[in-house]
Amino acid sequence: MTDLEDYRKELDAIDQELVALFEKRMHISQAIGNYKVAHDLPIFDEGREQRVAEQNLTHLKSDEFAVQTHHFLDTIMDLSKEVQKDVRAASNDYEQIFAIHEPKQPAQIGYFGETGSFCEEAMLAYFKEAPRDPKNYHTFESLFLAIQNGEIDYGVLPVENSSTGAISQVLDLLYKYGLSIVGEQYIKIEQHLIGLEGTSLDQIEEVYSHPQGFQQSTDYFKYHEQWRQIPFHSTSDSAKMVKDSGDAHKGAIASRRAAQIHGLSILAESIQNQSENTTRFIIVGKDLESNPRCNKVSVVFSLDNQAGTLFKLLRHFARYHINLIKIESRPVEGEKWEYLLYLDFEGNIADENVHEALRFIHRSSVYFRLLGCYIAATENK
Ligand SMILES: O=C(O)C(=O)C[C@]1(C(=O)O)C=C[C@@H](O)C=C1
Repeated sequence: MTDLEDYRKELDAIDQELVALFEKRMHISQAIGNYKVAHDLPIFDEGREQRVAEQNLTHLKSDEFAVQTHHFLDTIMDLSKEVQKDVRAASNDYEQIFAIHEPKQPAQIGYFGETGSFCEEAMLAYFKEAPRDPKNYHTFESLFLAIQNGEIDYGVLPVENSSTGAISQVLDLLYKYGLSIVGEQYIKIEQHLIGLEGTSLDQIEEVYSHPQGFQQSTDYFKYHEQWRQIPFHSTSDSAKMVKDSGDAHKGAIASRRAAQIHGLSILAESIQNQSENTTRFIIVGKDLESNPRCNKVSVVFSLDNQAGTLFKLLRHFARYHINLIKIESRPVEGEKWEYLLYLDFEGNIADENVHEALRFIHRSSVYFRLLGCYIAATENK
């Protein structure tokens, strides 16, 4: 027998013991996983992992393989966490995530803002037939509450603007109320400074608008810093308020349509920073709706607060050839430095690769929810 064969025999015997011990360790780790799910504890315990490494390094006869031993223990604990994630995933009813509902017809629609709002425009553009007696709401949250209570079936809200980015309150409310995205619509946004008929710019002392109206028009306001900027419910509510006040010192940032509807004049035209200023609106409903024509998926999830977790997860989008459209992060309420990740990507939940990727995200996340699978809007729709 050669020396090599002797060595290999020795290794075989050691591996046999290692595998038996590894299997035993994984069973215990699985039991810990069940305990953690039952007691709502996080899988990753940094302090415990440090102690495991420290105490085991003291068992070494010399420092020669200290680095490798550390790596070995880390790898074992990574595998142990994988098993615990499977335990956690199995505890959630995975199939429930994909429960699809039929669209509601005829539906009661609601939108954010006063009549003349951009949301009303988005609603009229999205629904093929103009909805009958739509209801309007003056805060994002009151619209979410109305959907939750069944007062309306669908609500139209802004979620992202091309110059100011995500409208984070809407993302937070999607998580808070557990509602679903059933569709989306782009609307080109032109903001105007409007006031009472016959008013001139030098009479203006204060301007009302939704915070988005101000944020999208910061360049214009650089030259009018003496004007008080007063945040109000929506751009269209601001227009109505200016009209109702009858006060020539008040102006509003709103659309041309809002000016016409509320009988106001345009004092300064197209004051938004970006000429191509566009907002993406979402149609929110109570349940998940999807059909084979849907080609965009939105999810929200949170990860264990551990180095490399996000990378390990996003890597799978490349592996499954899924085109990521957008990623947005928001702090978790009440949890310091913990984040929820909102992800949009191309595909349909019935596609094999999307299904696999979602299964993986679900398994790797502490919290996971499929927000919607819907038809991606085109900007010139
Ligand atoms: O002790 C725990 O809490 C475990 O879940 C076990 C274990 C391990 O494999 O040793 C796994 C994950 C934790 O991050 C810490 C340690």
